[in-house]
Amino acid sequence: SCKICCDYSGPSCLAPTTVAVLGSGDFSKSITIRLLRCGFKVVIGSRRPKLASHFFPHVVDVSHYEDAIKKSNILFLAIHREHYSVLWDLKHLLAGKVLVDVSNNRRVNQYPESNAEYLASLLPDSVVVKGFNIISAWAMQQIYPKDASTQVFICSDSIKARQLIMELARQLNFQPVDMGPLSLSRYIENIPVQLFPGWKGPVLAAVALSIFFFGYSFVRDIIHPYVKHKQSDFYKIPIEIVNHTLPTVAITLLALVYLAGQLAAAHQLYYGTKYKQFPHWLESWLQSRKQLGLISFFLAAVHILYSLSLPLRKSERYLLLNTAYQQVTLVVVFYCW
Ligand SMILES: NC(=O)C1=CN([C@@H]2O[C@H](COP(=O)(O)OP(=O)(O)OC[C@H]3O[C@@H](n4cnc5c(N)ncnc54)[C@H](OP(=O)(O)O)[C@@H]3O)[C@@H](O)[C@H]2O)C=CC1
Ligand SMILES: [Cu+2]
Repeated sequence: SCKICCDYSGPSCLAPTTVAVLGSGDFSKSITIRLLRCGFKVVIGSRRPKLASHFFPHVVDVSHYEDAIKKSNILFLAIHREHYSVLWDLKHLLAGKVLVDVSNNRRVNQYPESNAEYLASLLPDSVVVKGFNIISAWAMQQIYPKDASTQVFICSDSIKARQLIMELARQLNFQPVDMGPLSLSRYIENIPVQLFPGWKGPVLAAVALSIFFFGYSFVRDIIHPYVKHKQSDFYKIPIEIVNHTLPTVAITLLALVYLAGQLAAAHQLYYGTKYKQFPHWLESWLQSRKQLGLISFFLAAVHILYSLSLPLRKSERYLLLNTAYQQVTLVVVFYCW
């Protein structure tokens, strides 16, 4: 049972509860709409309740922070970390309440400690729960959100509060994911700021392979004929050498995609079990197969474009004509003999 909101247990436990939201910005508006739709009563806390009340439906009670805090035991903090200090003055009112920290940062590891842990240190008598930060204000307003945007990661040092907020999330049609203690909030806060997670390794691999194969073609097709026959083929660099490099890198990356699976199979055969963990490097290699495959596909596509545009080049047309001409003369010479 959850003693925090009411005295009985069961799925309808939270139903008639009042939830307070501190702050009146975008996130506040969105979660208010979601809460109202799911049958909750909402109180908003604002520095200027008169002004803010225009932006909320009439059924919403918009008041000062102090009043909003008094009316509910579950509080969403829809304010930025930089302004958490305003809560310091309300410390006595917030004692024993469940505070849901939904904040995000602009960069990965922007502050030494996570926002939620900072909040917990600021208000040691309150129960801090991290969650809902990866849901955008826009997604919050959708009645039937797409699957990917329904997961909410929740963590807190209080198991009771964690379960309470997970139940609340379920009633708001989200899928709560229990992440354990508050120390994991750092990980949860980093999720929305990570642009293209998992691309660093594959991109580095592609760049390294490109440099290697470009260098190889350069030495083989440009430097070598120049040194040996004093033949200057430098015009080949922008198109032909690049067009040798592209497919070679593409097919090597594709090979890397399959090689990881083979190594994993060999590992399992060697140890005779699939329950032994792969070494760390193999684990991350296996996880980056999708990215490696996509880069490979991209390079192969560029290679096709290059190859198609190759005949447009003057030098290429000259070579083609020359070969045709040589074949004709060869044939003539052959028959005349
Ligand atoms: N917008 C989004 O899509 C998402 C936002 N979040 C998080 O939700 C939180 C709120 O974001 P969002 O609603 O977009 O932000 P906004 O800037 O729209 O709103 C912030 C609110 O904070 C309140 N506030 C309290 N103290 C201050 C102060 N000193 N200076 C300025 N404002 C203050 C204000 O409410 P008032 O004037 O009524 O006091 C203001 O409306 C952030 O931590 C953000 O990371 C998380 C996920 C998604
Ligand atoms: Cu090719």
